Amino acid sequence: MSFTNMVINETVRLANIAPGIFRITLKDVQIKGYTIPAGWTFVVCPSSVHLDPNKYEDPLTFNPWRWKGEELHKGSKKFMAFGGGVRLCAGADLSKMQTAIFLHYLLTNYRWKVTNEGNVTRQPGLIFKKGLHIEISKNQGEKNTGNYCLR
Ligand code: HEM
Repeated sequence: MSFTNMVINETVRLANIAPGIFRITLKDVQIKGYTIPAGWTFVVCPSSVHLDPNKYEDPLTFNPWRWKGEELHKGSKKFMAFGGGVRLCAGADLSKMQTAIFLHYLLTNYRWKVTNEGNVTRQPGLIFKKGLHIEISKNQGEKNTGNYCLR
């Protein structure tokens, strides 16, 4: 299932449901010429990291292959869709498993097409101002061709 996990990581890199991660500084922190005093609450914005062209080549392109050979199950300074460290999302493995099961059934049993893309914006999370309309139909007796096999 390594390719499926690459697809899932790429999906949450581009379309993260958590626009901010909160932390409190335990001591003064110097960063890029600024000081965050001890005891302050601050917000880390994962999308500013996930869409940084210095960290991801062509960051707006959906490219699961960029994860080949990368760590897929821990947070890092360049990937924090599920947070990181001791507060790493407690549901990360569960949500990845649910997503993999959903993708498996969607790809092997259904076909779909986007009928109205609406108005997609980032604020910084992904917002579909007019929704996203998708027409889904069940495979009409087609056998699984293998084109959508999950690996
Ligand atoms: C795609 C789905 C999900 C995403 C992107 C996500 C993302 C996150 C993020 C960014 C955090 C903050 C981590 C940090 O502060 O470093 C978090 C925390 C947490 N998440 Fe999730 N989450 C997801 C699904 C779930 C699910 C399904 C559950 C439970 C069944 C869950 C339970 C939790 C809990 C309990 C925490 C708090 C962990 C702590 O503070 O120690 N999450 N999640």
